[in-house]
Amino acid sequence: MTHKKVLVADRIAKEGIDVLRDKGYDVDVKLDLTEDELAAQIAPYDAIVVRSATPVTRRVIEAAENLKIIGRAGVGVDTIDLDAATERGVIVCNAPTSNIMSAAEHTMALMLACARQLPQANASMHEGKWERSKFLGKELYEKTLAIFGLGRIGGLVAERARAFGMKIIGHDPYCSPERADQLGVELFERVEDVLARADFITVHLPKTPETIGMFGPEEFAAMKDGVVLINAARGGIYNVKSLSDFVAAGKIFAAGIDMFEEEPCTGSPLHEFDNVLLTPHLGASTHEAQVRAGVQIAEYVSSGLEGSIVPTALNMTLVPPEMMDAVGPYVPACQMMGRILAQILGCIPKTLRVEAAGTIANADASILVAGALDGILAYRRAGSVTPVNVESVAVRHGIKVDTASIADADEYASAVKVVADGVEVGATLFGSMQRPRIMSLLDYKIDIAPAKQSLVFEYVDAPGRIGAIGTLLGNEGVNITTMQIGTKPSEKTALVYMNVEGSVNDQLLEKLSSTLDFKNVWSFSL
Ligand SMILES: NC(=O)c1ccc[n+]([C@@H]2O[C@H](COP(=O)([O-])OP(=O)(O)OC[C@H]3O[C@@H](n4cnc5c(N)ncnc54)[C@H](O)[C@@H]3O)[C@@H](O)[C@H]2O)c1
Ligand SMILES: O=C(O)CC[C@@H](O)C(=O)O
Repeated sequence: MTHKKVLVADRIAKEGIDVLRDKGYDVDVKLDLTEDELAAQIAPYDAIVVRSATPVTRRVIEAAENLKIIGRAGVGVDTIDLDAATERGVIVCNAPTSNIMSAAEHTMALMLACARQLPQANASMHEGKWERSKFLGKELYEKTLAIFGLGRIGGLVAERARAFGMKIIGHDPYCSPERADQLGVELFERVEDVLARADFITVHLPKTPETIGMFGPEEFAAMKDGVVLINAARGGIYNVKSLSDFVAAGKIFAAGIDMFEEEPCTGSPLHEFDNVLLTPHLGASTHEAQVRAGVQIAEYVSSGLEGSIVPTALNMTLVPPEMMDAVGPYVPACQMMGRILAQILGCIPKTLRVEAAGTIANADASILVAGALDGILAYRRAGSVTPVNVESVAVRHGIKVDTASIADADEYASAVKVVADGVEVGATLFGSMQRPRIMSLLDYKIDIAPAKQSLVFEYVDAPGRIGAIGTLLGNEGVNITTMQIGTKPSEKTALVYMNVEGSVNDQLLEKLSSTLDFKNVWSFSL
């Protein structure tokens, strides 16, 4: 049995790697790869796990032949090309709550260290000095703290700052007044209204075109003299050139910066100032956060690889777990039906209809459509389809997709029918292992478990046909292992579905067609 392969491309906690190995994956840890090296090595991997050091670029994603999921052991996914992943049907997920407490605590550490000039005082002591009067600090108590971005980390910072007796104001166009009330934050719509009031400013924003450079010369000019600025979110939210100009001009008491536009960052204008406290992207660097991030991302990556829900997937809609339990097992059946249809049609269909019946009638059909389309395209070697890219793949191939819910699944509890360019195949699931069973083909009612290799004959019904087929196959060394016959009495036609063992080649099919005058003969390998 081949094991799924996971590449861990950044340092994650050993506990996370143990989870992946315990689940039976082949895990390779390869650190500090360049983009060229990663693109050259990614092909065999089913999953990749990264932190912020290793970008997963379009080039890397396009070089990945088996990739199903990209796991980010942390929050920010700005180093992953989400569009490229979505086009390829690759799930991108993160561990969004794993390190938020550490990031919030690091923010508080930076605020306190800036306010009391701890790094400068520490450096002075290490030089053997005793400069008590030089390091006059500020209290946090009764100061106004402005928080830009009142999401997970911004919210935790608000709660902690309240304990220091700070008054908290904020700006976040997406934060509801109820959440702001709950956090004890006075919300302002206009950035300038916040800037004019704040003694301390901290940003907890994602990296977006709006937020990069959000604070430039005008914004720094609008701040109070002696302000303290913190950035433990993403590099470049404070424009670095303006920040250093305003620090040099003495407007800013201190700044605590954990994030940089280019990382690693070993030289920037900010390095010149003693009152700019720099940390090398340490917000998430605690033992607790790293264990949480590693273990959570290992669990999510494994869910994605096993076809289950990935609760933190960023580029696919979430399906509720109970729905996934009901429809998930139908995905292999839909892939199997897709492969059958591709072999009957011999081309990519123009129309595809998926009908979910019985207990799964109201399920999210996108998973089923993705399975059917994946089966059709896999046989034609045209790329893999998942719920992430099902819509774009259908559009790219010009396939008109339609779905239907049918309340009654006939004599089955549930069933799925797939119809491509008018050719129909239906399946249900059987037994405790929920194995697919074909229950109709070309509207003939049958009931057979599909096997690796099958022959299907459609003919005008007449006695002796099955015997003749059996004799011919026997003469060619082909053994029939199971067989089902379906009839359409009104059309006087029949269809026989045989699972076979032995060599079925074009010559044999030619011989079968010419000798026995069938309407249709197909050979499927599944
Ligand atoms: N320093 C670290 O090591 C570290 C660790 C974890 C997270 N982070 C970073 O911290 C940041 C915040 O993370 P989070 O988990 O709190 O994210 P989040 O998504 O929970 O919160 C972000 C908030 O920003 C708000 N927002 C978006 N655009 C805005 C805009 N233009 N103006 C004002 N508000 C805006 C959103 O509404 C949201 O409430 C992210 O950039 C994340 O990558 C850094
Ligand atoms: O240490 C890390 O992995 C980065 C943490 C942080 O930037 C994040 O976005 O989660």
